[in-house]
Amino acid sequence: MITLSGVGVSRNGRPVLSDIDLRLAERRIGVIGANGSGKSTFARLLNGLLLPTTGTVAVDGLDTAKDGKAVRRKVGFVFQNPDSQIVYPSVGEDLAFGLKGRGLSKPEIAGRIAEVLERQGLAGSENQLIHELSGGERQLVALAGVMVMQPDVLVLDEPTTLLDLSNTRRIATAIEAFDGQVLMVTHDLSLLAGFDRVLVFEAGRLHCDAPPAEAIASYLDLCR
Ligand SMILES: Nc1ncnc2c1ncn2[C@@H]1O[C@H](COP(=O)(O)OP(=O)(O)OP(=O)(O)O)[C@@H](O)[C@H]1O
Repeated sequence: MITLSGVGVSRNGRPVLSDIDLRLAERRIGVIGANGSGKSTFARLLNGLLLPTTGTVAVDGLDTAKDGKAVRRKVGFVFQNPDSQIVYPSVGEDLAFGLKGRGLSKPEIAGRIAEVLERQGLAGSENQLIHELSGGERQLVALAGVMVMQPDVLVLDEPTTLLDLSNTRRIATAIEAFDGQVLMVTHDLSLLAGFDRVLVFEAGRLHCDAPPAEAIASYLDLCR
């Protein structure tokens, strides 16, 4: 359960998110809204990448401002641009990076990596060099790098923006297969089919909080 209480965020003295009070417990939650409406700011609050200017954000009772490390163990974050989070030259090295700090043995690390890669249609690609992968494959590796850490919650900020239809489908399938909670910022409304709840942001405020069909209708109304 993620709880936001009286949350506001100011940047350079200007409010970019205001008056957010939410309890987020559903398995699949979408976040939509116009450019600059505050979606990425909201997403970054959820794992403590960004701290609120006012109010509190808590994940299973852990305050992101006080227990940032514990929160980031629970909440994995996937950036829009995979190059923001891939650090090592090969797929296997990159996926092993976070696991090495968890005290796992080498065989355990190799096992977990193989399992995640297989699930994402990248079986056996441990030695593949990242710079030889397509943008879509890099995005899948970035997602695998977060999933291999087995977070309880996956926050994704426009994970398919750079991708063609086929890679978008691969990402959507990988996300569907994830057991935990998913919060996804997206401009691709088709990805929200089957979601439990969708939040619509408008000018830094929560404009609508409803099931997908109602939320999308309210967003389309805003765009008229
Ligand atoms: N680092 C920053 N410093 C100052 N202002 C920022 C910063 N990051 C975001 N903002 C401002 O906060 C507002 C909300 O930005 P945010 O990135 O959350 O919007 P968004 O809904 O994710 O937009 P998009 O759909 O274009 O990604 C914008 O007006 C933006 O200019």
